[in-house]
Amino acid sequence: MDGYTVFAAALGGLGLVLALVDRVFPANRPCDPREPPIVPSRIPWIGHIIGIIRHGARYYKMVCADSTQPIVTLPTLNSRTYVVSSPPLASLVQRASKTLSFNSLITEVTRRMVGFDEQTMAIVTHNMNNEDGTNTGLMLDVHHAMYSVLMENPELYKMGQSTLRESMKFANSVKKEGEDLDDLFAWTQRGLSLSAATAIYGPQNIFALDPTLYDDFWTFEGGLIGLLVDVFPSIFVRKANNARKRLINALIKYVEEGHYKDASKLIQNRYHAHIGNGFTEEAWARSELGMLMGALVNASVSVFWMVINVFSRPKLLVELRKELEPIVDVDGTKRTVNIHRLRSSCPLIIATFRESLRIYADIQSVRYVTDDTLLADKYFLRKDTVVQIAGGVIHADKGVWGPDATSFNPYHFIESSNQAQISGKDDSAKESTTDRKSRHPASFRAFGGGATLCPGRHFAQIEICGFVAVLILGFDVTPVGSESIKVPEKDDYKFPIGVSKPASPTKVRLQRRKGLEDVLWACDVSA
Ligand code: HEM
Repeated sequence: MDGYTVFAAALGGLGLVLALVDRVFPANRPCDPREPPIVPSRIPWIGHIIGIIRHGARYYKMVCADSTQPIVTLPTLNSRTYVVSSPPLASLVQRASKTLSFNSLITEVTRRMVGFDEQTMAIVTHNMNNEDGTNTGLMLDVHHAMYSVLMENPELYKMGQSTLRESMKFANSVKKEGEDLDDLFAWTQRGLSLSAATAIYGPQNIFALDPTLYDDFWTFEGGLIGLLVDVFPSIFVRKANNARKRLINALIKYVEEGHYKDASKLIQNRYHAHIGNGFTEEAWARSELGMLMGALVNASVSVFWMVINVFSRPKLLVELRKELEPIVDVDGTKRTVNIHRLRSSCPLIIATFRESLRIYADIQSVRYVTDDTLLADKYFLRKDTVVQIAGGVIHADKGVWGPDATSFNPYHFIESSNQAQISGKDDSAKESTTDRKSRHPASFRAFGGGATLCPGRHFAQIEICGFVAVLILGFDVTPVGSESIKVPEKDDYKFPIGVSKPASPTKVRLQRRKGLEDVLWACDVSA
């Protein structure tokens, strides 16, 4: 699987986008009786497409709510999309990667997103599903190049150290007298995404060379669906289209001037894998726009949800401080959080990280059916259709997570034996939860699963938990203009393309904790 298309991996509703535009699906054929039960739409052919445009990520919950089936069929135009809402079946979809292909969809999405020419597309699609059995080709090479850095190893820790060094500069720059923030989301998003950009792309990354590209990046991301639909983008999604042009030009300049030589091993590996397979430097520069999206967007949105959910729950905050204090080394005014100890001996912060993703990452895993497939010896999936695992539906399933499935409760991710040791559960955690041990491993969908399970998950955990740990230990976040911090609604009325953003801004006061005003915060990721 190709890493440069990573962002699009999280594109929920992708099948519906492609059906909406001009993907050439075969003419309609009669239903096979073994196909999953059909959920009819009020408006034939386009009803489900209208539904997803109108209701966004919520639409999948709406269509699955009335069904007791683990998989259903949504007829769309002249094709259909199958929607899976049960963990055991999700796991079977992941395993059937020979005929349920991620690459077949993603290559088309990437072409639209970054504007690859025909020659580049020929390299991308060559042996993309390992058709000739030789395990060669761009997709596989890039996959290996990325996984070798992003799995648990010294290169990952080096990159983690570098991103936390940057985000610590950001945290340490908070004024001693405190700061009023108009929007906590904008603050955390900037802190995390620019830190990761420097860690991954080096000190001469495009945002460092031209800070105006930061706004371009989010304008482009916000208009992505319109760009993928690709109907007169210069008219209908003008701002996003112009932002994309500026980003691509900057990436081309970044490559031409050789700044990638000062980047992380991840980017060095990607360079060699692409150029080695015949990419021009310009084509590689374009592909990095997809990588930037994958590496920055979901992580820098998720961090906000973790911060706001912790600071709006006083008891949870106290428990987390108690858990984290023993892993801080004090040296004069310098305090250093040990990230390896955080990961190995602080279950509550790791559980809070995962719970933030469970609640806010309504991510769809999307696969193209390259050949007729019988799932679980029962459900027939027709060639040239799309199957999606509805992450948001599974994450909200009471049968999987317990009666408080839709509430934020980190104890969903803590073994019941550990729960006894961690006292002071928040009110939100009082209801019983299902036993974690008996939960199906495919129930947590935020990082996808199977062959394309997100390789950036360890990096994301390090950069997010490290940054949030320092905020918890060293800062107070208090409400401005209200008595308590309100967690905003997630904006899941939008087309689901990753972790949901907040629907409204959150004004807060950010202040160093009493007695810790002069502390210089750091994180240590060395093994
Ligand atoms: C909270 C943050 C993140 C979330 C929620 C997330 C989520 C995902 C999801 C859902 C997929 C697709 C899985 C599938 O469809 O089967 C994916 C793939 C991928 N992610 Fe992440 N991701 C995050 C952070 C990152 C970061 C920080 C990086 C890189 C540094 C990264 C690199 C990748 C890559 C390379 C793939 C493609 C895998 C492949 O092609 O085999 N991700 N991610």
